[in-house]
Amino acid sequence: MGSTEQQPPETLLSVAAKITEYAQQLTKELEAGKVTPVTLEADSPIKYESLPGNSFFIRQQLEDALKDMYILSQGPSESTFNYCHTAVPDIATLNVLNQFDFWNAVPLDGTATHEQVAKHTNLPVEVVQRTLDHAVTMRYFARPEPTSTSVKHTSRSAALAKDSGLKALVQMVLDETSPPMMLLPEALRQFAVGKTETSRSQKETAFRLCHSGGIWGNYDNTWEFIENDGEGEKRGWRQRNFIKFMAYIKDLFKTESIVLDAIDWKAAGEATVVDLGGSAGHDDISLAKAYPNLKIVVQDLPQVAPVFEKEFPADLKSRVSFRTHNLFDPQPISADIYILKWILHDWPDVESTAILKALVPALKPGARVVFIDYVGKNDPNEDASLPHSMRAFGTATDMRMMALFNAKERPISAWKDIFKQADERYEVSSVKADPLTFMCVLEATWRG
Ligand SMILES: C[S@@+](CC[C@H](N)C(=O)[O-])C[C@H]1O[C@@H](n2cnc3c(N)ncnc32)[C@H](O)[C@@H]1O
Repeated sequence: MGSTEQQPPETLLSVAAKITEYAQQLTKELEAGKVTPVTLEADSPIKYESLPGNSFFIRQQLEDALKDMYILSQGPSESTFNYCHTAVPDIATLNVLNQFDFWNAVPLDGTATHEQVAKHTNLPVEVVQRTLDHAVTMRYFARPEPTSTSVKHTSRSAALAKDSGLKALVQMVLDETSPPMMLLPEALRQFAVGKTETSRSQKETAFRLCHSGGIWGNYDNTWEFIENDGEGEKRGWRQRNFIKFMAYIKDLFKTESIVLDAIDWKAAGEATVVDLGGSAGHDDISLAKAYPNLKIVVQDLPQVAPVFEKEFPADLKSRVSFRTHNLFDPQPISADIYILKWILHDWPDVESTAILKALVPALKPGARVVFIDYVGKNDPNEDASLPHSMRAFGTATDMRMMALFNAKERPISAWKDIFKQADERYEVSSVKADPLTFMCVLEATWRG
């Protein structure tokens, strides 16, 4: 139970005091952990190498206070006006900088003129200048002097020049998922108004409205789009980017240990493992290295195959192979363990259960499904005690799932139900969840 004591309303000075307090606490934690500080300059580290002790939580509290300060300093109306005015131009500008690789048009330790950036990006000088004019307001690049017609890097733009994974993330989130999200109100007008139930149909998503012909092509869902967009050699370029994005996310959320600790892999012995929708096998590198007895087959869509063949470590290929397989087709490999990591949260219940049902023909008694996914929504009591900025990780993903797939982020209990709905012979033998990482690991054993 929270305190019933009435808190006085926040003011500019009360929030400023919180900001100072959190900034001091964060500095102390980072210093104690000997973490190199970041700056706004190009030679800054591109991120905090670690967030020791309580620093992650303090950082999120600081973010909440900064957002309150934005509202209090501008007022309720103008903070909304200013947000609406800049939010979409900010997104469009970052997307342009990223798509046309402004990042590598400017040397990390020098400057580049508008003409030099235009040459690198293959865009007209006027477009370059106008894009950079807005970019510097977001602290992507800076002018050496206020009237310069050249730019230098800031820490933010330099991070994108140095880290191709971050670049892949911007591509995926802004270029692939944002356009459908802008059509969410239209999708709700067409498919939700006046209904008591939310549509779960793939034919009634904002994504479908955005991709039902015209320049965005005709695709049922994001996977079809990223797999097939592009002509000739360019085809699959979005999937190739997505593979980089997923590998980056793995490092960002440090999920390697989640996979390695998911079950007792050593006790599994000489097991055959299938990593369903495993992308180009980034999770399987550490798994195969740590457990030399495992034989792993990575399954994913066709455009992923050449990336696996080119990039997967050659010395592990005798034990880790790739096989093109559609999640909805009957599973051809009778394995001991199936990994399903970050797959089902992209799909509504009908498709999620269909994916689990498609495994059934291959399942032998005792076979296990190791399910690792995102718990976008915790128990409401648990969620209420978290900073808004932490809850927003889950709620933002949830809104994205609504727009793209008519899917939704689920609490742990719903994941158990999905297995039950798919087939009563799946016995959920263990569930581990961590509300701070938003990840859950569930093990289901086939009792067929
Ligand atoms: C969110 S990613 C997860 C990748 C990986 N399991 C991980 O945790 O990093 C979802 C993956 O499912 C794959 N996928 C989507 N639809 C599929 C389908 N119908 N059949 C096979 N794979 C599919 C995508 O290509 C993508 O690699």
